[in-house]
Amino acid sequence: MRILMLGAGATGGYFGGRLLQHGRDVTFLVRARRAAELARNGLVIRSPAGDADLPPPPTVLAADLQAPYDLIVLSCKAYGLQQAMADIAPAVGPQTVILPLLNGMQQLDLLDQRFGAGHVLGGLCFIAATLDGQGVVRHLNDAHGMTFGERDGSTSERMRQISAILQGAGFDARPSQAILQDMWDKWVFLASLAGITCLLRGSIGEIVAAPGGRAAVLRLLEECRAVAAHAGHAPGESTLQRARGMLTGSGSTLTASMLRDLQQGYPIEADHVIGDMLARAERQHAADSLLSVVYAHLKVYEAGRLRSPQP
Ligand SMILES: NC(=O)C1=CN([C@@H]2O[C@H](COP(=O)(O)OP(=O)(O)OC[C@H]3O[C@@H](n4cnc5c(N)ncnc54)[C@H](OP(=O)(O)O)[C@@H]3O)[C@@H](O)[C@H]2O)C=CC1
Ligand SMILES: CC(C)(CO)C(=O)C(=O)O
Repeated sequence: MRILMLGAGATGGYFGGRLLQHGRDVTFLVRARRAAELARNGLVIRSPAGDADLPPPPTVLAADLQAPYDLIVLSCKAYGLQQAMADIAPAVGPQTVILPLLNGMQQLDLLDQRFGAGHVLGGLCFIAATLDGQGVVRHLNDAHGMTFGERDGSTSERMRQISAILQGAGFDARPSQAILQDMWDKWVFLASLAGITCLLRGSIGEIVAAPGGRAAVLRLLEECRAVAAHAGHAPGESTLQRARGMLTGSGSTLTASMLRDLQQGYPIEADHVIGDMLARAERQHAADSLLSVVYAHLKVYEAGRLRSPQP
């Protein structure tokens, strides 16, 4: 199965690297700067699950894409999705399956509009990773899960084939028959985590140790839960319990990738992860929401970025 990994950043570099390490046929669709870096240094992963120093991996630039691939995994940020869709278009043939790993939900609508729903699986990943200034993929915790599935819950022949390729490649690959619910569950958790850690600029442990911190994160979780419930995807009680536990763990060093991006002055997925959740809450007439404060905070950050030099 020919796999095209769009992006060789934190998640794409990690999962694509593990797939390559386990003999899968992976090509990275990258831009010129990252292509040169990979050609020079190879693909380097530093991880508690085992370091990898891979030789220069196969890469392709968008302008050189010709033949279709069987599976295209999208690991760009949401603000890069329009460009990514334009770039992968020559690689999408009649049988091509697209697996987005982005946080949030809107990517599914955009991909459906562009390529047709029949091409698009649901997907998500659980990992804490970052790409450092030297182009090294740094895996920061011990989670490295990827969940994927047909959105109608079926176990299609293509799902069987994709599962066989993704499993046994050095990370936890989990086929799901409830991928939309899984994506909503993750979005509810992530929007709460990213929202509170960016707003209060600390880890979960630091936030719950501060006066009002615990109540604030639980309030945000409740706002996100209500949005999911209204969309017909209320998290189950055990999922909520787990989320509450992770979001209120005393001493927890947990943060979101959005906070890491914000602290480095990078662009963030404010509209996709928080703005979209808030828009849905407002359509339900939710008033005085903490989500609106989080969103305003992130938009102030984005406006400030535009005024000062970009990293
Ligand atoms: N990092 C994490 O811990 C986690 C991230 N996520 C989610 O996964 C998604 C990806 O995040 P992450 O991996 O951190 O992002 P990164 O910014 O680390 O990586 C994205 C990569 O995609 C590349 N890219 C984007 N568009 C294109 C394009 N058109 N052509 C070629 N390359 C492209 C970028 O390259 P360039 O440098 O050239 O722009 C960049 O290297 C996000 O939605 C994020 O929320 C989910 C779970 C955890
Ligand atoms: C939920 C979490 C923390 C881990 O995958 C994440 O998605 C992120 O940091 O963006």
